[in-house]
Amino acid sequence: MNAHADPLRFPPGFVWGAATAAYQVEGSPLADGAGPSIWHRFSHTPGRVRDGDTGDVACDHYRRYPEDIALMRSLGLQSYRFSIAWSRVLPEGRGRINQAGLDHYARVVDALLEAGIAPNITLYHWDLPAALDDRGGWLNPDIADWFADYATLMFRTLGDRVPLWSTLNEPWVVADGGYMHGVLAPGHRSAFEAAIAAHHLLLAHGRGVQAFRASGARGQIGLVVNLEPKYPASHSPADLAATLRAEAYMNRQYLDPVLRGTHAEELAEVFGEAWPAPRPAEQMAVIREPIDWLGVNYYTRSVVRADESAWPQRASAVPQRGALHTETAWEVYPRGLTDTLTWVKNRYGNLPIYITENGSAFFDPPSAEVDPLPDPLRTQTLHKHLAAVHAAIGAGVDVRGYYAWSLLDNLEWAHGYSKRFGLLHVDYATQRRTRKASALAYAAVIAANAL
Ligand SMILES: OC[C@H]1NNC[C@@H](O)[C@@H]1O
Ligand SMILES: [Ca+2]
Repeated sequence: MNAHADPLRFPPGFVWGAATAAYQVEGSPLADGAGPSIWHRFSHTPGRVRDGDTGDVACDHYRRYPEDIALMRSLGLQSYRFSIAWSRVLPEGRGRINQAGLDHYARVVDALLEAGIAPNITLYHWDLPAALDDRGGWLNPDIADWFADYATLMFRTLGDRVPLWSTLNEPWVVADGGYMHGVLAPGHRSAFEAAIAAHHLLLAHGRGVQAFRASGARGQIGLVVNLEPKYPASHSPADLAATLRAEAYMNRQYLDPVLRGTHAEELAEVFGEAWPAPRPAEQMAVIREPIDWLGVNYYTRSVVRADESAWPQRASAVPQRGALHTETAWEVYPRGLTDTLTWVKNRYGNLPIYITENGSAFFDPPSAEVDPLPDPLRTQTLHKHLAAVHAAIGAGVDVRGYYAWSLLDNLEWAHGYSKRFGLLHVDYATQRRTRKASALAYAAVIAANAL
């Protein structure tokens, strides 16, 4: 930032981290007794993932995590958010325990603690055990029990020394991508299934929180949601109504039940006949089990207009030509992060928030010829979003920390390896890691706890 401006200081103890997810970085999907996940199946299904890419190797993080932890330490990272691959520890998702899987994650946690880096574990980041999908997966009401049993196993194994946990990563994406539009595993296209999956995701979340409380595990548990603020394209009644539907569908569908015990009324409009009768009160009570913190993943905003052809919410985004966009075609709009954080505080109260993901994909070459690798657009985008977090804190939002997405370039789901979000460049041909300029810029912010 401008060296002459007063530095933007972050609160003492603000947690600076970076994030990944198992299927996107680990590789070795079936090693040491692990069972296949739905993403192993999906990525090996022709046509589902760009360029035929799979997570078979990815960043080889399953084996290279010691080197990656050393790199985290060199950047001064204070926390590392990563996910457990459920089917490594329970190959069939339930029943038989794979000790080698548990041992792997215990080694990762202990290596992080040894390096002075606080683990922040996501229990579910989309890689459902394939054996559970065979039993209906998120469509089977038993999944709340299966998830609670898996969560209990992890709390018993690591609950004595992991300070931060979350149940689910982005339940909206799981239901919308996996069941509504079918672009993510398990690739279904049904509004009826999406509504069922959404409810079971919420139930599993609540049962996971209850399991955490019952396990006596230390630390704090939360839920991680993606939030994308919706701005009306005009003040016409049609655009305003469409904006409310879009906001209800993406931003309130999970937070309202978890934090208020109610469902956004626009959802009946969005799902139509697929929206089931009101849920049993005892299930809504489970969903509302209090959480200790909220994880917010922020990437972009959307400007919304009514669009009768856009299914299911009958609203579509108006392209913001002239604005900087990332490789994933997301408008760079830092102000939306400030607006989102103040929206959460105003609507749900001032519960502790971690920005559990924020980052940007811009083009980087397949191999890095220099160290650090210049990435000016990612660096400026990082700075702008950190300033946006600072503004939210200044407005009274209780933001406790920030995790850059991502530590490493990795498998961007159906985009394959074509989108690079990493602070660290990965040359997939050699597995060489190279710091990008944004990594050094981030390290400087961490060292100063200021922008
Ligand atoms: O699209 C970037 C990220 N968004 N949140 C979930 C992560 O798994 C994605 O890679
Ligand atoms: Ca493929």
